[in-house]
Amino acid sequence: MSLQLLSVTDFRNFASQQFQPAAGFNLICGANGSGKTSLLEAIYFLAHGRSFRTARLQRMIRFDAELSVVHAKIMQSGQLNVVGMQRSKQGELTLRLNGETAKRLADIAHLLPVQLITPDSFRIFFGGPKERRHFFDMGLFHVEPSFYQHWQLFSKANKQRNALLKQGASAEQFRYWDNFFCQSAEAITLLRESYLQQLSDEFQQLVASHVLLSHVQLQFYPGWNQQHSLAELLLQNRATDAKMGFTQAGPQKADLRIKVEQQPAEEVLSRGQLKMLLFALKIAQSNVIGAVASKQPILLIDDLASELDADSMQQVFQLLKTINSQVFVTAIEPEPVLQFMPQDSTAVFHVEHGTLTLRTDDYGRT
Ligand SMILES: Nc1ncnc2c1ncn2[C@@H]1O[C@H](COP(=O)(O)OP(=O)(O)OP(=O)(O)O)[C@@H](O)[C@H]1O
Repeated sequence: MSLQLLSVTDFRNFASQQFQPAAGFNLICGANGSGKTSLLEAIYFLAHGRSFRTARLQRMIRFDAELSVVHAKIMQSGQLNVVGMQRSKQGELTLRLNGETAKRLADIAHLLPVQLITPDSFRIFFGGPKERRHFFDMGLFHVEPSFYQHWQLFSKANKQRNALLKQGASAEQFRYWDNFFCQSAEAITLLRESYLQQLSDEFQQLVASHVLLSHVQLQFYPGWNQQHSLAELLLQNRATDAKMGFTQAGPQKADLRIKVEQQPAEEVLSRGQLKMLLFALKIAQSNVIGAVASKQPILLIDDLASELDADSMQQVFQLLKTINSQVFVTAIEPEPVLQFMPQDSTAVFHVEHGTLTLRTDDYGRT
């Protein structure tokens, strides 16, 4: 799966830009503030209808412009799809899919799996369980079509139950929503268990020959102690849940514990080693999505070189070369990164003040 053409209008410092990325590796170079991250942000926006940098989408709209538009031609399983996403200053979001208005973000997200690695991605180690749930649920969303519906049902039940906890309700009302909550929670947990087993197997295989990463274990915590049934726990915890105003047990509390010799990885590994681990996790996830859902996610990697020495960078590219993904990498200068990139499948672009040009003096396009 790859973006064949990307067009960006009034997005951050890009006025109007079209470019044809290579199907393999794309190195986007330029000085600070030139627009490298904005280009990755535009691809991410197209895939998710939101930004990874801000919750206020109007920030993406170019100063003095009324709306931002991102368009792309996507080749997936031999079929060409044209997708578009537009955001106005008034907050209106318009989605287009093959010439028609699309209603749900999920319709476009399904077409365009994107995995992002930025300096902020370290939150997967240092942030709370929510960061890790986002990570594995993204994979699940792509490999298990029913996950999205179960998740929507569960979210409704969780919201209703939390409202009952705050306002007080009859045992009958609790019984109804607890039952709903438990059914969708069990379905989500089964899907997560099965997906995380696949992810863990793929990860172990990927890092089997790596001296350090081969000692990393991924342990799934479903969100409650499974020695008890969830229904029992909801009943037992009702008074304390009511005091806190939310439900303490359930898949909304699930986590992926990342350990090295039974210790939390973030307390044992160096920043560079954690970055290697981050790449291995994302690549393992790409491989599972590619194998199960027959669509290889696009990888967006902002500032790849930061925190990695030459040896680690080489190891990262060894991993990246094993997958069949379209990859976008940003760097200030091309040289430190380009030497590790595959010569026959890399295109180098230069950004300056929101204008992108293909550099023909570096590796050309194949
Ligand atoms: N809404 C906007 N309209 C116009 N320009 C903007 C807008 N938002 C941000 N900018 C500018 O766009 C430029 C691009 O920023 P971006 O973060 O993409 O740069 P970068 O090349 O990734 O830089 P760095 O190497 O420092 O991370 C910056 O100069 C920023 O000030």
